Amino acid sequence: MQVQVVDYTAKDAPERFVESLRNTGFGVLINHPIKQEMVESIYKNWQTFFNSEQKHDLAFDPEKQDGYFGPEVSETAKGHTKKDIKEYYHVYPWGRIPAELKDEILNYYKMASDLAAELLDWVQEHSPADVAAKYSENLSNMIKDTPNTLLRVLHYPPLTGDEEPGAIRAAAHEDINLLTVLPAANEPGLQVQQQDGSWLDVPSDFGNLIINIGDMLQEASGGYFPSTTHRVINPSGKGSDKSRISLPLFLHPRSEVVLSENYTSESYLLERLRELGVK
Ligand SMILES: O=C(O)CCC(=O)C(=O)O
Ligand SMILES: [Fe+2]
Repeated sequence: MQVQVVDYTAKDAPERFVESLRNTGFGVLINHPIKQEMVESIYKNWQTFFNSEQKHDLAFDPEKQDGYFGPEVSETAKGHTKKDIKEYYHVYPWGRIPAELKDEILNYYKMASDLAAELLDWVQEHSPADVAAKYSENLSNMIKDTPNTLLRVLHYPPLTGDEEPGAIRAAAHEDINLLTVLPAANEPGLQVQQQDGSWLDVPSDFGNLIINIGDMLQEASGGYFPSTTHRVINPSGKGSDKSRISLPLFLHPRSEVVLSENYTSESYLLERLRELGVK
């Protein structure tokens, strides 16, 4: 298993990228249009937010799911019993966003969503005919004007030594959505599971853009594109006193989009959120 690092500007980029998604559930882009200075500035500004008490005034809305999720409510991955060691903020353009962070984060949201639409066109174009025949509409159309795409700003705090035994920053899980766009975080730790069960570091050089398949695209493609299990492990040694910030954009279709005979986008999401215990 090899997660390919693909030059976005190369002629054969779409083909190589989609091949990596098909084989591993993951693909990594370099020379992509998301500016690294912007990502770094977001990491810096949201670190300040997570260090402040202001976050508690923006506690998440259980119905709408926007706002701040503290460590005590953060997710327990499907099939696990221990909560992840993380806190995070859910950004939706229609949701509450701290005023001083709003322009920058919404600008990022738009750029990353536009890039994701292009990448979904790559996936569409390189899906075999029998797989493409299963899509109820073009993949990029599924996310057009969607209010459901979620930008999660994640903060994994420095380790204190008081963590619950066995708890890790993000326990093994699959993403629920269609596709995830994730700039490499400011610290290592992201790993993907291979077919034999062993774990492989995702190439996470600063500036890399990591893309992975979520369960909804696995469902819509009849299993052709795998939603691969991944996790974020705890740092050891020097890294353990450092925060880690990451910024996954979870592409979610409009609620009424048909994924398969069994699910719409909305019914699929509801089922999964209930399993996670956040709905
Ligand atoms: O923090 C990361 O690098 C990945 C986070 C992740 O997999 C998730 O939030 O679904
Ligand atoms: Fe994930």
